Amino acid sequence: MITVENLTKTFTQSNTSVAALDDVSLEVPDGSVCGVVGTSGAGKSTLARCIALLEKPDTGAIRVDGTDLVSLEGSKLRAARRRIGVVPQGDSLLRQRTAAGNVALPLESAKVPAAQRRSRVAELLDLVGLSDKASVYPDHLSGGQRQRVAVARALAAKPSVLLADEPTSALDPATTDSVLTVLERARSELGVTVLVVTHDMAVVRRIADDVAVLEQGRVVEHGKVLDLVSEPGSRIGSTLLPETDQASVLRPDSGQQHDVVAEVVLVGFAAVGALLPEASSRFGVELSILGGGLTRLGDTPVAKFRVGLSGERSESALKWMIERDAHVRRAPVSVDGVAA
Ligand SMILES: Nc1ncnc2c1ncn2[C@@H]1O[C@H](COP(=O)(O)OP(=O)(O)OP(=O)(O)O)[C@@H](O)[C@H]1O
Repeated sequence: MITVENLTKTFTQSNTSVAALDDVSLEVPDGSVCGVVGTSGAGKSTLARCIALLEKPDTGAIRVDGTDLVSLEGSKLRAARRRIGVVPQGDSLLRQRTAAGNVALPLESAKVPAAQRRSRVAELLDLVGLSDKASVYPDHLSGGQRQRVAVARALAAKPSVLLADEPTSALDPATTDSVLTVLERARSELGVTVLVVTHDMAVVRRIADDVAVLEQGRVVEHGKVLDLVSEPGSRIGSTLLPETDQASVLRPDSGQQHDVVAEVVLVGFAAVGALLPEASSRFGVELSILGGGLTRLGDTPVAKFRVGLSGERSESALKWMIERDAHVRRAPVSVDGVAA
C-alpha cells in the first residue's frame, strides 16, 4: 500500500511562490493500478517525483508498506529508492547501450553476478515482449518499444512499486496499447503496485483501478474508478462515460409522455445486459432510451443511459433497479413529460 499523507510542496522563483502540492493525501492499494490525472501544471509530476524520492516534500508523509520514506536518509533512503521502479517522462534509455544493456543497468549498479543478471534481463525482456530485440540499440526501436524497455529496466531490481510519468505521451493509440499491456502485466504477473501519471484519460479507461484527479496542487477526486463513475457530478464519470445528450430528449421520440425520466448508470455484464429489459417486463412499463450509451472501463462494461419510463408502476421499476445496484439520478419532469 502506498499512502500519501498531507503532502505539500511549494516552489519559489523570483519572489513568486507556487503551491505545486497543497495538502495532498491518497492511498494506493497493493497490486492495483492508480492513475494520477489533471491538467498541465496541476502537480502530477511533482507528486510522482516526491513518491520516487527524487524531490523532498515540504511537509507530509509517504508510506510504502508502512514505512515513512520522507524521513529516510543515507543508505536507508537508497534502499527505499530501489523498492520504487521509475519510468521517467520522455526518452530515458542510454543510446549507446542495447535494449538488454539498458535493462541490465540497475542490476549492474546493485552488483548482481553476471549469470543471474543475464537470466533476469531475459525474463524482463520476455515480460515486455521484446526478447527478439535484446541486442538492438534504442535508435532502432520504435517509441513504444523504447518505453517497454524503460518499463523492463524499472522492474529490474524487483521493486514493489512502479511509477510511470506520462508513459504514453506522444504515442499513437496502438502503441499506447502495447505499453499499457506491459504495465498491466507488471501488476498481474509480478504483483507490483503501479502509479501512472498521465493527462490521457485513455490510460485511466484502459488500466486504472483507482484514480486521483489533481487540480492546482489539490486532490479534487480520488477513489475506485468504477465507484466514482456512478457518483453524480463526478468529473471522472463525466469524462469516461457516454454523454446522455440532453438534446436527445427533445427529438420526436421524446415527444411522448414519460412518467419518470432518469439517468441510470449500470456497471458490469449482468446489469448492462439485463436490468433494463427485466425491469420493463417485470413491472409492465414501457422503457425508452433517450440518450447515452455503452463503454468499457478495463474489462468491465459500463452503461449510462437517460431513460424514460411510462406506466403505472414506473416508480416501482426504478426502485427495483436501485435495489439491484443501478445508480439512478432522477430528472425532474415537466408537464409534457420532457426532462427539465
Ligand atoms: N522545479 C520547479 N521550480 C519551480 N516551479 C516548479 C518546479 N517544478 C514544478 N513547478 C511548478 O509547480 C506546478 C506543478 O508542476 P508539475 O510539473 O508538477 O505539474 P504537472 O501536472 O506534472 O504538469 P504537466 O502535465 O504540464 O507536466 C507548476 O506550476 C510548475 O510550474
